[in-house]
Amino acid sequence: MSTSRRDLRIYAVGTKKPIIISYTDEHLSITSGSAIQVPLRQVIGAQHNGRSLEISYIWRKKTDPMTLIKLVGTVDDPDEPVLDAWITTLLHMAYEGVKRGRRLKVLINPHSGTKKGVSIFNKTVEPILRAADCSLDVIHTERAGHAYEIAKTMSLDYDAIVIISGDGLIHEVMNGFAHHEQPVNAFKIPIAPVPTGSGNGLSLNILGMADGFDVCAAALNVVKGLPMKVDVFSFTQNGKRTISFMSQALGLAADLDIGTDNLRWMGEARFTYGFFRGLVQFKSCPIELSYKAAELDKDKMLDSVQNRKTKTTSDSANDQEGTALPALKYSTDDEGWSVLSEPLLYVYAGKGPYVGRDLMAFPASLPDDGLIDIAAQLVSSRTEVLLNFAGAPKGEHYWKENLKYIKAHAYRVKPLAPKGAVAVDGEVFPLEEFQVETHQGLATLLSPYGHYAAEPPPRPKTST
Ligand SMILES: Nc1ncnc2c1ncn2[C@@H]1O[C@H](COP(=O)(O)OP(=O)(O)OP(=O)(O)O)[C@@H](O)[C@H]1O
Repeated sequence: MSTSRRDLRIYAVGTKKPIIISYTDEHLSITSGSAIQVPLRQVIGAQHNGRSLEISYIWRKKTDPMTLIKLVGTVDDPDEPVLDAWITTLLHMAYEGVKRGRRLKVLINPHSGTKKGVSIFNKTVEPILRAADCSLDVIHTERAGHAYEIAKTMSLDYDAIVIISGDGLIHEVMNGFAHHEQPVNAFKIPIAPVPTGSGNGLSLNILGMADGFDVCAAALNVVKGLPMKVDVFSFTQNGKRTISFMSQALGLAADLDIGTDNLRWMGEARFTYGFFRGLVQFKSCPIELSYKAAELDKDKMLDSVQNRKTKTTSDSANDQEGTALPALKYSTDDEGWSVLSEPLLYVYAGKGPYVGRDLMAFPASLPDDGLIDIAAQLVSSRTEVLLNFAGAPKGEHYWKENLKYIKAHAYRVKPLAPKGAVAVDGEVFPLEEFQVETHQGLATLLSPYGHYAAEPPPRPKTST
């Protein structure tokens, strides 16, 4: 397509060489000697003051992290109506299908990860949100539980809630929404994580391995991401219902989280420490696991993941009706439960492929299939478990015979020994009888893709 009517010539301060700027339906082109093409999705702002033009965009040089660029220059032969129209059309195209200037609630946890959340927000995230004309209502969380209280009582007229923290704060926000006076409407507010925690599983699931720890990519998602419905779980223990959005871990898998809380300064390494500590102890996981099966065939499950990637929304993800939190469906002793009888080393159940960079725990997970993925490691040797974890960052252990992988509507755990713990989204609960069931499409995330970004592991040529 012709771009001539859209060409502008500007001069950066102190230079005589012109920069030619133009755009097509897909790119903003900037030419000054060499040329770069910025995808319009990465263009977030443009303004002029009659003579000077400023364009803000997110740019990545080769494999570097993304960064905010502000291109500023004096326009050659300025004509105000032409400049107005040029900017209006550029922004219209750059924000196609997305509201410009989102109204955002921003929660910053100064305590998460390596405690850099506040400076990352000030230096990197806020300039991007401001350049995109977002209006911000920023709160620094003051204690554990603060985000829960905020989410429980917040007004619902925000376009998104931005979480500058790790997965723990997202767990709090989801539980706050569950106790909001309008829980279903609260869950319609999209959640957008900015990864400043240790594991940052949700950010990895939304943005993928390459961008999951990139705070600029996350800020761009805040500005341009589209709402994606996602299932959440009710974890019910002793009559108390807790919302879980990511995982429930028992046995060796729980060791990753439990007792490593005081090691947040280590960043992600605390999970590796937790894993090796668990491997040294090598305790079995004495539980009875029963489940309402939906799918047991690993090949079929990964076919569904590939099919889902061709769509930006699910056929089955229905918008929640009503205002009350969905009732529990499986609270009575109904039929159709299967029991896993083999001895187990760990059980990890959840939603979203990654729980951290070291572990793609649920390669077959879909955001909105209304099911929970259960990975149950049968008791085997230390060496086999160690080998399984060697391929875990890419989810290769999925294909191991000694890993049972079940898609279920619900599951139950009965402990067979008095001691132990279960980690729910990383928070510690006692190992007492519990049940988990799914609520299809109850919560909302912002996503660049409309599906999880992870690439599931291909079936190995030789079976293991
Ligand atoms: N001001 C604060 N002081 C102490 N703790 C806080 C404060 N604000 C929030 N918290 C608590 O910090 C905990 C850790 O936060 P979060 O889980 O987001 O980070 P993380 O554990 O480093 O990352 P991840 O969960 O991704 O591994 C949360 O459980 C939250 O309750």
